[in-house]
Amino acid sequence: MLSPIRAGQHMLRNRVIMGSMHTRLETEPDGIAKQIAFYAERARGEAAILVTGGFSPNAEGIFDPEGPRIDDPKEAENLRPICEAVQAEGSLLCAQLLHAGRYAKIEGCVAPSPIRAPINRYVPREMTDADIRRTIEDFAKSAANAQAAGFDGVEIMGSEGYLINEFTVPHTNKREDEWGGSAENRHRFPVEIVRAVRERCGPGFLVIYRISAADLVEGGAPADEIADLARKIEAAGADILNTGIGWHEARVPTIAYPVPRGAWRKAAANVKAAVSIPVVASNRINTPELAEDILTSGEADMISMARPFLADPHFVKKAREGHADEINTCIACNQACLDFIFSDRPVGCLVNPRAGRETEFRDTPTESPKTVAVVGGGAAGMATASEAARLGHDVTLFEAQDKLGGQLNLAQAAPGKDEFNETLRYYSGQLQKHGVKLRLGQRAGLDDLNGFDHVVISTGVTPRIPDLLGVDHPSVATYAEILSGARAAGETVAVMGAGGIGHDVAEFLVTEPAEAHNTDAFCDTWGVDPKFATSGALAGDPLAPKPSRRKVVMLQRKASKPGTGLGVSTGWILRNALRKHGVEALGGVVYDRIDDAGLHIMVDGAPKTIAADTIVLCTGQEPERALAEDLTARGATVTMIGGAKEAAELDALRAIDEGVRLAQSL
Ligand SMILES: Cc1cc2nc3c(=O)[nH]c(=O)nc-3n(C[C@H](O)[C@H](O)[C@H](O)COP(=O)(O)OP(=O)(O)OC[C@H]3O[C@@H](n4cnc5c(N)ncnc54)[C@H](O)[C@@H]3O)c2cc1C
Ligand SMILES: Cc1cc2nc3c(=O)[nH]c(=O)nc-3n(C[C@H](O)[C@H](O)[C@H](O)COP(=O)(O)O)c2cc1C
Ligand code: SF4
Repeated sequence: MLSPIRAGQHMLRNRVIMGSMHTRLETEPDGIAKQIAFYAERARGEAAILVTGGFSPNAEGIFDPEGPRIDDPKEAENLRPICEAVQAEGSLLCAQLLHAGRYAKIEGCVAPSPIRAPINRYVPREMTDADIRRTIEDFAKSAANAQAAGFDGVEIMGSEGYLINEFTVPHTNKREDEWGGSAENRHRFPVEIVRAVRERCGPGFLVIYRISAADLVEGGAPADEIADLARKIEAAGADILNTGIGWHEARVPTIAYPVPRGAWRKAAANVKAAVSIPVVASNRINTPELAEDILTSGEADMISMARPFLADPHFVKKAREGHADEINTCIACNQACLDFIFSDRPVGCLVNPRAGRETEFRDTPTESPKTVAVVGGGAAGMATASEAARLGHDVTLFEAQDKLGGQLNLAQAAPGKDEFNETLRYYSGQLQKHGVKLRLGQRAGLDDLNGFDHVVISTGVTPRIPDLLGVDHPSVATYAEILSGARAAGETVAVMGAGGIGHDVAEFLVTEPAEAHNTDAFCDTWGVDPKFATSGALAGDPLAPKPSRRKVVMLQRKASKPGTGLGVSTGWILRNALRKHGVEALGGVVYDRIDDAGLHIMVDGAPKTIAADTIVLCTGQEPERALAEDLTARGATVTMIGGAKEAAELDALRAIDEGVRLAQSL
């Protein structure tokens, strides 16, 4: 990973690319300053090449009405300070050219054929021959604009179901002219783009092409066509072939935590076998060990990591300096990166609140060191204590349990969410590194907190027990009891509550533990060909039913469809996974009582009994504030964060963000 590699006329300092991510920072006040801070921090972290988020090469190709473009030389010139900041830190910066095609959320979007994307309400207009030739020219002009503004190269986005990818496969290309039909014709558009960019920008300008290594849609390309396209792209003048996985409309998860690490490495290997220019493996590669393993196995020449550079901009530098254990690992939750982008907010990161907000945080040590007590070693407390100690405060962290993590220890039991163990590893290391005095197994009382300049209450939450007749029946367990293994569930389970925790518990109950880590099991579950050879790399229906370990019914009082409040980029995966495993989800439920016969409810005015042998309470959480109230009664000033401050809408994203920001303000 750390060895140099030649790409075109460039000798790269290592084999790591920061993958393209649309940050939305360009829509923020002081957008350029924020982008400079964002990219320069990642260049200091020593990735060889940083790729920007996608810029459209023309007006029809913008992803949404606010989407960035680079077809105007003046707009491109505004980006010069970003190039200079990155280059000053020793990395190369490439602008991604992305034409959104039929995914563009705009009236007047275009595509090879007028077929609406299932994820877009706009029907695309079929491109004329003149449109196609002009668009090729638009790519070349935009690349030239990027070159003139100081970029080291471009990445031409040919995957994920955007315009170029729409041309390459019969799924979306029904044309009968020279741009459709045979593979030769379907490949003409990308090949002409690469040729035009190379001709316009000359040999020294890096040209990366992002090829779709597995479309994951019916009518997608088989491996031999992908290899054929790869060879043509190489011949047309590309220096590097990056890989992209799965169209946005695919019903197979491609990057979220249910996808095993390194799941797509063999798709990259198929491309590598076809060409001699460097090939990049991408998606769900989040540790140096895995990156090394892919490189040494010969499956790829380089590694792209996108979200791992949000989680830790200094990923490569830490690995180079022998501190890989200090890397803050991306846990593939998508909560603050993709989900923020989808809700029109600038990109962020759950495990690293600074990501995309670099200008809001400081690294300078405090000028007035304080003694700080942090009570509770969950996500909020760990984040506060480590950041406060890093800034020079004298910090003591009390945790009642004999281990750190609080609710994260429960979250990590959910399938795929054991990635949270990386967060626990990271924070445990930071607490030690910055000299936090750790009081594990010590429930802090009033007397323990005398003499501190500042007391932070991060005592978190406990499961809420609903006021329901029979709630003390032996069949009833809390989510904490089930996930911690303190109680085992029976064969038939009713899950009360269909929020995030209810869904996690239901999946925990129906899924074989191996599924989250085994690529073959993952491929089997989601209908993917493990050799990535078939058309679209599909071997079956991604939504086909799967055997379940148990019969599970999930219930909620709200009349809405269960699961609608889950994250945009992960909720559909969880809902489909449960459906595949036969989990029944009921909304609009009125709970009546629990007894030996099971859980008695009313649905649509009719009584119903669920004969469950286990009833799991996922009915919310209560803030743990007893200590805070005692301290306040004594006249002490306390600051509450995380679940202790507010149990509603609690997640680790808020807990960590509040913790780090509080520490910065001490
Ligand atoms: C199954 C499950 C899945 C989840 N999935 C996600 C997810 O995907 N994404 C996400 O963002 N969030 C998720 N969460 C929520 C997330 O884990 C919590 O929101 C977050 O960890 C709360 O952190 P906290 O520090 O505020 O509280 P807690 O985690 O509750 O920590 C509080 C700590 O304080 C300690 N404590 C209490 N009183 C004292 C005292 N007097 N002295 C010393 N110690 C004390 C407790 O022992 C505990 O360790 C999930 C939660 C669960 C249960
Ligand atoms: C917030 C966000 C924005 C993204 N924007 C782009 C983009 O503009 N162009 C692109 O090719 N890929 C984009 N991607 C996909 C990434 O390049 C990458 O393929 C994906 O995150 C999986 O790789 P990772 O596991 O290393 O993060 C984006 C990903 C995220 C999380
Ligand atoms: S928000 Fe989650 S998925 Fe996104 S970069 Fe951070 S840890 Fe990774």
